[in-house]
Amino acid sequence: HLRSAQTLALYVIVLGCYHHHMFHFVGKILCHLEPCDAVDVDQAVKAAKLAFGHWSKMSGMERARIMIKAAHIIEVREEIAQMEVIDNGKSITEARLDVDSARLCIEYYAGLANTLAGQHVQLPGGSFAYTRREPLGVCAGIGAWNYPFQIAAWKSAPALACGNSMVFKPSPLTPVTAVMLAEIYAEAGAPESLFSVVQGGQETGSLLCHHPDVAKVSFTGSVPTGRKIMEMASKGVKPVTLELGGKSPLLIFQDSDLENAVRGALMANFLSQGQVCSNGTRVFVHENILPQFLEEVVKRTQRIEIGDPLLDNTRMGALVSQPHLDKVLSFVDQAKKEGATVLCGGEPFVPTDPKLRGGYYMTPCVLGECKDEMTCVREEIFGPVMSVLSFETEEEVLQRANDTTMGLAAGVFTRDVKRAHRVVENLKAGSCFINNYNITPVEVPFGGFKMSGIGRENGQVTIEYYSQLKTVFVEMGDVDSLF
Ligand SMILES: NC(=O)C1=CN([C@@H]2O[C@H](COP(=O)(O)OP(=O)(O)OC[C@H]3O[C@@H](n4cnc5c(N)ncnc54)[C@H](O)[C@@H]3O)[C@@H](O)[C@H]2O)C=CC1
Ligand SMILES: C[N+](C)(C)CCCC(=O)O
Repeated sequence: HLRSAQTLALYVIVLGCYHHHMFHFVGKILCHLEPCDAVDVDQAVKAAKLAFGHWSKMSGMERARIMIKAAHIIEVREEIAQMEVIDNGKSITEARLDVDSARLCIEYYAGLANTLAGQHVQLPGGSFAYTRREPLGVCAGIGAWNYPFQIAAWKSAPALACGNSMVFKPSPLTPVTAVMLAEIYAEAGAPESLFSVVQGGQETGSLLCHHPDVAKVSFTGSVPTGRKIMEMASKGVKPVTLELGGKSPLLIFQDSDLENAVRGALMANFLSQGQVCSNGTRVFVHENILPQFLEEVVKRTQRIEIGDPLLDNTRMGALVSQPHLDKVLSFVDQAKKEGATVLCGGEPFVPTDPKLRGGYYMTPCVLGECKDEMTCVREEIFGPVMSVLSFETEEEVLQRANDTTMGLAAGVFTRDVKRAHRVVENLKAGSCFINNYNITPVEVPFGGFKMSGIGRENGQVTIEYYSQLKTVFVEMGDVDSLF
């Protein structure tokens, strides 16, 4: 891990007061980081402003060329996935998929950078108007710890494609791989500080949001922090993109292909140790197929390989921190107290390998006999805990599925094509899946309804969230003055 040590040495200014950054899956300190203060943040934003000057004057074709180069570098750099595992605790198999999604996202927006254009509108008397799609300036990105590299790419790719620069603050729990992305953009030929990283927690984050030269804030994380980000941005009337939490429903009808429904439920709950915003944690199963569903889903959950996340066979690594593990386990205890049945898992897990003993592992959990008012059904647990509920009718399950303040994602399993589309039309969620769950191809928009967020990431529409329109009126005749 020499390379990452060098990376950190380059980007971290050590001033004396350390933040211990943990090596999550073995519970040891990985490195020491210094939170950036007002002077550091100002320096980063000023440098990004300078980079914006050059970058925004380049053509889309020129920007695309550099982005494609960055995508190619990502493709061959296995150490990004390894570092993500060490930093976050997720399995190497998943980390590779995350890095690949980052690569695809940069490739996709490189393609769109070539296509950015305005409109020409003919007006009376030979006059006309045209629109220009212009970048916003320096954008701030603030990331969560569950998809550190992927989030940095999902935010920077559309921002850079539009001609913006970005100062990115990763979560202090997973600060490393965003720095690798900064190195990669630089290596690909981006102007200096086009994408740079500031380290720190909420103080550093709020310095970024308040900085007068920051034109926009794109945030991924929890609802309470999202609300604060919006408040801070409102002081400068800055636009925000918010990708917040969820308590998403997954509806499994009697006529579904049970094998695929079970696979979908596992994908909806156990990726990244269950620490996924879009997870379908409220699994509503039609009462007639509930016993078969539970038998199969429990069998598969018990078979999930937990352990050293750097091994290819491992499917579940460590949670992000001891306090977070404790919080997830306390949700399981609370569920038991409220009358849910633990059908499997929900216990701390001690791997046999002695070197992993200090890591934050638990067995994935399926909760049966859940009721709508239970804490496990109402609150975002952000861990490997699936709550299973039973339902009778389509109308009833839709009403219960929508009875939440969140609306990030939702899924439906059924073989009835009319039912699938009717149900999706009535689900109040921004990202819906029919007969699958938790796939996020970068070509399609992703984001939430209600308190799950504002704006979208990925897809063509995101160009609109990282650019602004300028309208230019051109008079070809004389000024028809009223005075
Ligand atoms: N929806 C999602 O994707 C995520 C949801 N969560 C939920 O949030 C819980 C807490 O996790 P955290 O990492 O503490 O999430 P958080 O929402 O507090 O932090 C996310 C990012 O915002 C930054 N931040 C925090 N307070 C800030 C402020 N006042 N101004 C500017 N930036 C600020 C953090 O340093 C981090 O980079 C989790 O247990 C989970 O339930 C966490 C991460 C991702
Ligand atoms: C890739 N996926 C769908 C598992 C998660 C992406 C959203 C997130 O950042 O949690």
